[in-house]
Amino acid sequence: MSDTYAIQFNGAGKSFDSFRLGPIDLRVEPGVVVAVVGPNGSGKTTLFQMLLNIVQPDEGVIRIFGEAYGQREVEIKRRIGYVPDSSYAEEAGWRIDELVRFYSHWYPAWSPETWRSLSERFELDPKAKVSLLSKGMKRRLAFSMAVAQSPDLLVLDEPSSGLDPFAWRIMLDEIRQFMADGERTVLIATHTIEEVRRLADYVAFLYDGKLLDYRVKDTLIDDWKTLWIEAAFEEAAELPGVVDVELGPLTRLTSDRASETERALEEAGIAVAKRQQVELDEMLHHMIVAEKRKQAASGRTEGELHR
Ligand SMILES: Nc1ncnc2c1ncn2[C@@H]1O[C@H](COP(=O)(O)OP(=O)(O)OP(=O)(O)O)[C@@H](O)[C@H]1O
Repeated sequence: MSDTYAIQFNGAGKSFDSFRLGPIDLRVEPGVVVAVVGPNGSGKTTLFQMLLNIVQPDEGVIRIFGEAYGQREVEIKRRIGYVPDSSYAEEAGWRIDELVRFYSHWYPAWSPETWRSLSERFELDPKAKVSLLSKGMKRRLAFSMAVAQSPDLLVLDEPSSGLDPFAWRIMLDEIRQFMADGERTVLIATHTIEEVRRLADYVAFLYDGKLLDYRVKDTLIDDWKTLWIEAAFEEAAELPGVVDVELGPLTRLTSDRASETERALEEAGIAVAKRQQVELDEMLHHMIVAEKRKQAASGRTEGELHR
């Protein structure tokens, strides 16, 4: 057994009536920020809930810091700071200071200094009633409490949803500070591409319960390129890496293996007039299109087999 990884999903999956997540295979080393991106309903929250053992996988194994849940659930959970996608139970009319007193009791590594600093930065009034806080203030509170736990792993499910731009900047800054000691790990589900760009070391693309890709962000940015060529090159779609072609006065190619595409163009004697980075949301769009095609093709194949 290895505790090299902060997180290991080994073939982990969960089926609901009309949705199946997985099987997911994913290994996350400590000291990195992983952004999990995917459209609504792709399974991000379910993935995180499996990680927290709120939802139990019906296949495969999940290890956190090398350990599987079981007898050690409390010890493992003490090392995880979790900001769920919706606000947690608003404990019977409690004020923030009462909630914090109760909550901090469960976390031996709770840092009063971190809590003080974060609650000040986020302007959380200790006497305010939790149930009366606005959506954004509840997100500020949930985030601050998760970080004040001093966890080794921070799991953030769309933490910026409802945050104003000012609070959003503070959150990004706090995540960077949290990462500063080099050993801590962050998993963040987000629809905000700017967050991925600014924070992530790795990107996990999720669609329809499947992990489509998991890669170092900088590699993705190097691999994916939009290229413009001056020829109306009908066969461009056949070139290695090309996922999309738009013919026009300049032909526009999108490639997920840009260097291979460029090599093939060079061999065909076609010059590249312009290159541009592909945005992460566009990458996801192309991955989804490819996955849908694959699913349609395998549906056809199964249909043919059953005929
Ligand atoms: N307890 C459950 N019972 C049945 N279906 C469920 C349950 N929990 C989640 N699902 C289904 O799993 C699918 C994935 O939901 P999930 O909340 O994980 O997606 P998501 O990627 O987090 O979406 P969003 O971006 O909208 O937050 C949905 O179709 C949802 O209805």
